[in-house]
Amino acid sequence: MNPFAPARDFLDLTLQGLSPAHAQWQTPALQAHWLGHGLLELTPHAANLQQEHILLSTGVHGNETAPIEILNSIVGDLLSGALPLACRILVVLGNIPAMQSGKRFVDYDMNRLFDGAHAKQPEAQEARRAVELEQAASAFFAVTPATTPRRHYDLHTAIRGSVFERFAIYPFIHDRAHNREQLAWLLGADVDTVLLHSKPAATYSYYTSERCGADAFTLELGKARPFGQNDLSRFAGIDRALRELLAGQCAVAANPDISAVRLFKAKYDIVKHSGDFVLHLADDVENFTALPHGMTIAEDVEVRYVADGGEERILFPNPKVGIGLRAGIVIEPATLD
Ligand SMILES: O=C(O)CCC(=O)N[C@@H](CCC(=O)O)C(=O)O
Ligand SMILES: [Zn+2]
Repeated sequence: MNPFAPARDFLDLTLQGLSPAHAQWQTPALQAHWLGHGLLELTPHAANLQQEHILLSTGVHGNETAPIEILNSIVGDLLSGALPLACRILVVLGNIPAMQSGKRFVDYDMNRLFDGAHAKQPEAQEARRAVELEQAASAFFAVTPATTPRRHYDLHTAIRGSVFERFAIYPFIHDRAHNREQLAWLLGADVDTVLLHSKPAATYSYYTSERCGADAFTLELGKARPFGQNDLSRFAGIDRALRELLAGQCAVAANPDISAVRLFKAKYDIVKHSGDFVLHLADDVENFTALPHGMTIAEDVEVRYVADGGEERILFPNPKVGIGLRAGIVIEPATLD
């Protein structure tokens, strides 16, 4: 039984709250398993199976709709047979109530609740969902052989415009080496700017990187807009790269040339400690804007954040976050180890 049809696709049915538990069906190309609300696993029939297990998530923030539309279209094409599948994949639509109400989150920012942080916000509906998404990722990768590459791309769009329109966030990987083939793949997806995180985080990509051994990235693919208001032509690079990857048509050379990647590393987080927090950046200041030496970036009761050295830039400035949360990241240029 294929519960999908052109007018009732994965996203439509999920937004309507229609997720038949444990629905499984076959197409000529693949085995589909609807694991739960917004969770769909697709496995190509053995003859086509290649050595990649890939988690594709989107909608961890409900108002970041362009990648949700793109991933839904890819799923539709995989199920109809228009796009061949060569990898085992898990597709995750993250925060469904937030998608339904067009908001970043309902109770609490879900991308601050992974890797155990959900236990600190037991009342938030996003905490329960973060547990489900952790379990879905862990179960998906639990059957991945140790030598099989594991990838996770968590697809987002940003609140502000950006000097560099598309960028990737590489979670902190402790003593592992950064994966140059992955950076080359990102270049092929028109994602030419990468931020290297410098410490653990409670994000979905940190969780799958650290707990599931995946090459995991948060991808920021443009500016967040409501459903139906996206110019999807601006997302053509990631759409094409994902389709080629899933179809087994992407060949990345060993030791590729990644000199075109613009690299930054996180220097420190600006934290909103109290209701007195003031951000000294206008609403139209874009991500990656340079911070002149000596400028006061933000102030709170007992702390002043002052730019140092002239090479620093600002990422994700947001004075509206909850108290105790990150209200921006100060970043600086980096090179690979
Ligand atoms: O535009 C913004 O201010 C936030 C965009 C966004 O959702 N970014 C992610 C980045 C996650 C990471 O640091 O890996 C987030 O804030 O959760
Ligand atoms: Zn986001």
